[in-house]
Amino acid sequence: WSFPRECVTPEGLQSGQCCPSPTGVAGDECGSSTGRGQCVTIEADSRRHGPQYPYAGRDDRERWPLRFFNRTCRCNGNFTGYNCGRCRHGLTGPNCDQRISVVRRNIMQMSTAEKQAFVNALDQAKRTVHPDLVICTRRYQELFGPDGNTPQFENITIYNYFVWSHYYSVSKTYLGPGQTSFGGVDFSHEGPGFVTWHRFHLLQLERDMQDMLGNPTFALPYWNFAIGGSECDICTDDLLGARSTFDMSSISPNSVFSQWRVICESVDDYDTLGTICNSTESSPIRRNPAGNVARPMVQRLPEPKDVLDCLEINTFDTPPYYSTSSESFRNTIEGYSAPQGMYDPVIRSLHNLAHLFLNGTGGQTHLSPNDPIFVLLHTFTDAIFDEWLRRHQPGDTVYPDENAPIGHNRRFNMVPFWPPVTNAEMFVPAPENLGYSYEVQWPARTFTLSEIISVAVIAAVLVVVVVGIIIACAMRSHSYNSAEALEPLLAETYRRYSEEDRRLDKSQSVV
Ligand SMILES: O=C(O)c1cc2cc(O)c(O)cc2[nH]1
Repeated sequence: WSFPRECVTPEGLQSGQCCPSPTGVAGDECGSSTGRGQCVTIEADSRRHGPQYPYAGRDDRERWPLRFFNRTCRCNGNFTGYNCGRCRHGLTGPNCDQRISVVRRNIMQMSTAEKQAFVNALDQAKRTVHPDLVICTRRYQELFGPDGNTPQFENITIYNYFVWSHYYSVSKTYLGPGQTSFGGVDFSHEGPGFVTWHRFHLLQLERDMQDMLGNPTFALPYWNFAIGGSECDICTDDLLGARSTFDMSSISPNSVFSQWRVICESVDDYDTLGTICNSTESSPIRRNPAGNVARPMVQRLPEPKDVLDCLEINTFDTPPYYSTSSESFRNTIEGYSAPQGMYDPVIRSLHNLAHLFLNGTGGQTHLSPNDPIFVLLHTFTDAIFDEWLRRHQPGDTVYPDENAPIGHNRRFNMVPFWPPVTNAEMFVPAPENLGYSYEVQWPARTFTLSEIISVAVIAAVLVVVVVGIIIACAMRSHSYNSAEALEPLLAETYRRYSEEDRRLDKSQSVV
């Protein structure tokens, strides 16, 4: 877990309060003297969660973040941050009242200079210590260190914090020495919180990078991974790194990302010793797009039509709000269902398929953000989520209040973010509420050959029917007109014959 540096002193931790001042002035906690915010009691979700996690009190992440702190800053109006010292996303200026535009664009459509600037910014984030947050490297039980008075915290860089927070949210529950850690828990996947958790995760990286660059309009780009085929189009040296010619699973030495080293690799140690990933870097990134020969199904990227199909699913999520949900938009975009919504345990689609396609660091949940493709893969996933919100305009009640897996209920504070933020706060259209938008062209529906043939046959039948009706009408109208034209003649003939008949009748009666 990660908290502001100011709060992790022995006294701060013992008080349970983390309400720093943005000015550093004593008595100005949360900037209360200037109306920025105030220190309040934290509300944590206590509604029932799903049956997947059968324990209570065994995991520091339950009822986040109450194991560590019970008071935090609540910011007013346009202010935000752990001490209310920042502006909400999309706003800037001393009073946070100037609108700015944060537009996330397709990385393939950026200029050479823009691509280079983005790669440089990521590399800077990998090397820049996070200005505010520190990570804890021990569970709460061992938090105060061997002497009982040395909180076990470390500095971490901005990008590694992004990796670490994902690892912490997916890590297993440690049950004690000699016991197998419990893996049926995931605070950011396999539940409705998948879309909201990853949305905040990106937003935090984007804000940290904006601050690092001194540019409040900096926007993370996206990778449209729904292009089908088996080619990773962003795996080039001007973008996320080409394949090395020396090793199929490595990044080319011409890319700066070949120099990156991953964190959180010692997952067996964490699970058996009850330790937590720290900021120590180890191996290079591994990546072998489309190279998983054992699983041909993950050798191709999702198709454009898969995005269209999943956007048409009406229901946000369906019981049991898990990776087994059917006809659920969330489970479909996450990739445990067919793109049309049907749950099938062997299928991997959309987001999951894009991860598995990378076949390496980016395909393993505890490590995946170490590969910077993660950022671009998730901005596109978030763009689809935002488009679904725009098209379906779901009400407040659509996101489940209870019975979702632990961490995924509507009012749960997402683990391990600080200050606390609920899933509900991220379940809103981004442009109006979160200060960013996507520049994206959604694919238009195209038809398969069999659909084209069916439509052509139906159209031909319709044409024949319509032409037949027209001909029949024309013939009927023609014969009707002919009869009308003959009518005066017929009438005259009838009149003459009738008079003749009457005369004959008369003469016969005289005889
Ligand atoms: O096996 C999957 O479906 C799978 C792998 C993987 C990796 C990752 O980082 C994710 O965030 C999800 C995911 N799903």
